[in-house]
Amino acid sequence: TRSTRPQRLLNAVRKHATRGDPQSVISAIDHFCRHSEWAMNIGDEKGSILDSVVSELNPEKVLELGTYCGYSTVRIARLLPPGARLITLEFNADYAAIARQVIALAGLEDRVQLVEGASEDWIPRMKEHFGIETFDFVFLDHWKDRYLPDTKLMEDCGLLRKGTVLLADNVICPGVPDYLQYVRNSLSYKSCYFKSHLEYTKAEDGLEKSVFLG
Ligand SMILES: O=C(NC/C=C/[C@H]1O[C@@H](n2cnc3c(NCCO)ncnc32)[C@H](O)[C@@H]1O)c1cc(-c2ccc(F)cc2)cc(O)c1O
Ligand SMILES: [Mg+2]
Repeated sequence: TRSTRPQRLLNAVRKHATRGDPQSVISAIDHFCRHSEWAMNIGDEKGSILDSVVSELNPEKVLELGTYCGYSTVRIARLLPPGARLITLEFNADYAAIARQVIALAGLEDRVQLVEGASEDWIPRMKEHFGIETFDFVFLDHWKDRYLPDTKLMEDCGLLRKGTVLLADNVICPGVPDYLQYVRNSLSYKSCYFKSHLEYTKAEDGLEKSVFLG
C-alpha cells in the first residue's frame, strides 16, 4: 500500500538528519515540508516564537496536546533542562508511532513521554498516573474545536497554577474563535497575540499566549 505523508516525512528525517541532533531533525522536517509536501507542523517561523516563549519560561513540567509527527515536541524538548518532563498526547496510533521515532532520532526520549490516547481521557489522570500536580507550560495544537473544552477541563482538574502559560497554535488559520474569545475575556487569563504566518506559507496565522492568573 502507498506510504502515508507522515511515513514519507520520517523517511526524510532518517535520510537527512543526524541521530542525536535535534536541530538537524527540525531542519530536515522544515525542508521536507517546504520543498516536498506541506504538513501541519508549527514550522520554522511560528516555531521560533514557540522557542522564545519556552526559553523565557524554562518550564519543568510541560504538556503538549496533539503530537502529530513530533516536530513541536522536538522543538520544545530540545530547550528543556534534562530534569524537565514533556508529556505529549496523541490519539492516532499511526502518528504516535512516527512521532516516537522522530523523538528518538533527535535523542530526546529521556525527557519526553508520548502517551497514546485522547486528551479528554488523560487530562483527568495526570495526577494519579504521572504524579503531576500542575503544569508550567501547555502547548495546544490538536483539533481546534477541542482547545476550549480541554482548557476548561485542565482548570477543573486543578492542573493550572498562577503563572501557567498556555500557548495555542492556529488562532487565525484554521482559527479557534471560541477559545480566543474565552482567554481574551476571562478575568482568569492575561492573553496576547503573536502575529505570524501559517507554516510554510504566506497566509496569516498566529499564536495566542495566555497566562493563567489563578
Ligand atoms: O488541524 C490542524 N491540527 C490538528 C492536529 C491534530 C493532531 O492532534 C491529534 N489529536 C487531535 N485531537 C486529539 C485529542 N483530543 C481531542 C479529540 O478527542 N487527543 C489527542 N490527540 C489529538 C491528531 O491525531 C493529530 O495528530 C491544523 C491544521 C492546519 C491547516 C491550516 C490551513 C489549511 F489549509 C489546512 C490545515 C494547520 C495547523 O497548524 C494545524 O495544527
Ligand atoms: Mg498547528
